[in-house]
Amino acid sequence: MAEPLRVVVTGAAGQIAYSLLYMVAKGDVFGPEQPIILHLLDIPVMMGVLEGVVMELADCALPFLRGVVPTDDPAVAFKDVSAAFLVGAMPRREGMERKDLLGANVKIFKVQGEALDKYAKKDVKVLVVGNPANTNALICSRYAPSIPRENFTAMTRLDQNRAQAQIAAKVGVPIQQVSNVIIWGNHSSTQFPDAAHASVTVNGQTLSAPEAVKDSAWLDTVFVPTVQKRGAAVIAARKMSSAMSAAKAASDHMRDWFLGTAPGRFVSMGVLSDGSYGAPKDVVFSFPVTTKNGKWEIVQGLTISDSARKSLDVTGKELEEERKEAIAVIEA
Ligand SMILES: NC(=O)c1ccc[n+]([C@@H]2O[C@H](COP(=O)([O-])OP(=O)(O)OC[C@H]3O[C@@H](n4cnc5c(N)ncnc54)[C@H](O)[C@@H]3O)[C@@H](O)[C@H]2O)c1
Ligand SMILES: O=C(O)C[C@H](O)C(=O)O
Repeated sequence: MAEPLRVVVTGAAGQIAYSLLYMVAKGDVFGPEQPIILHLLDIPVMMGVLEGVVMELADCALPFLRGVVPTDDPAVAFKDVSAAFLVGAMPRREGMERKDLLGANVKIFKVQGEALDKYAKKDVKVLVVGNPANTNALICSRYAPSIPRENFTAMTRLDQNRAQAQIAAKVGVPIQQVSNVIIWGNHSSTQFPDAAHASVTVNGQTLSAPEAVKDSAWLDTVFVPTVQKRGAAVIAARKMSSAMSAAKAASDHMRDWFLGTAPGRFVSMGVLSDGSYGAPKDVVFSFPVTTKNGKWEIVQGLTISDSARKSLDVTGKELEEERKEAIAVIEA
């Protein structure tokens, strides 16, 4: 029997965590037979709500959930954790861009970087979900110098899942028949959802996504903006930001990082940029990656068209601006 894995979820009393905790506790992320001890962090005023979440986790009667540690103390929450879902942060409301949250949220990720540095395992894998996710992940990594910087990632898997779903619906195939759609750059409306390297299996035959879709105007004028603005569309409809789909994406991201990507498949993750594909260095940029033995690697050698180049530059520039703003907020 494997040793229990300690996993922290921050914002544990919030709406994403409400779906995510069940997925993690029932084995969707680390494997169905991996015992888990969940550390649940939220702020002091939410401790009553968190008590209810703890009761519900017990009432789920999950065989591999071996312990639950609810707390408002980062020292307890981050102690000896091997995986960290950093969800706790303010969500945007209608009419806001995600970067409008920088002022409110970035300081949380400085404090949590420091706590990870002090208390977590040195090989902890960190997924930042709280927005603006890419820049929060960058700041978090900067305040955890004893943990390798490649262990800090930001979530663009929700955008990838949205993109895959749009293409599957357009072609009329089940979702698993669409692979290798890429999200480049920032988890913001400047992101570039790219179907050029994606494949779709139709009636047993694997085609490139543009061949399967057979409508390049749809790809440029419907697919790209729909994915870029999907978060805002959900907020407009629900009056709250996406939660069930965000939790599923967080679970997909961490599972693929821990357990590896399937042969021939890649996924999108916000990772520390090494300048691949002309992206700016030292920002957390979403790239296509493969994962193996708990490590990600950027997929190299993909052709970038002139129009894709322009899109990559726009989203890279936004990340450089966010980095500047985040540093100013922290140093103020
Ligand atoms: N990257 C993505 O794809 C993606 C998708 C959806 C939502 N998000 C973001 O995730 C974040 C959480 O969304 P939600 O809908 O769960 O929000 P929510 O308001 O329902 O829950 C957030 C929780 O975080 C807690 N919190 C606040 N500060 C904290 C701190 N310092 N430490 C621990 N907990 C803290 C709050 O008390 C609350 O319980 C938001 O920033 C949202 O924009 C990102
Ligand atoms: O759009 C938001 O603010 C929430 C989240 O980042 C999303 O993409 O749904």
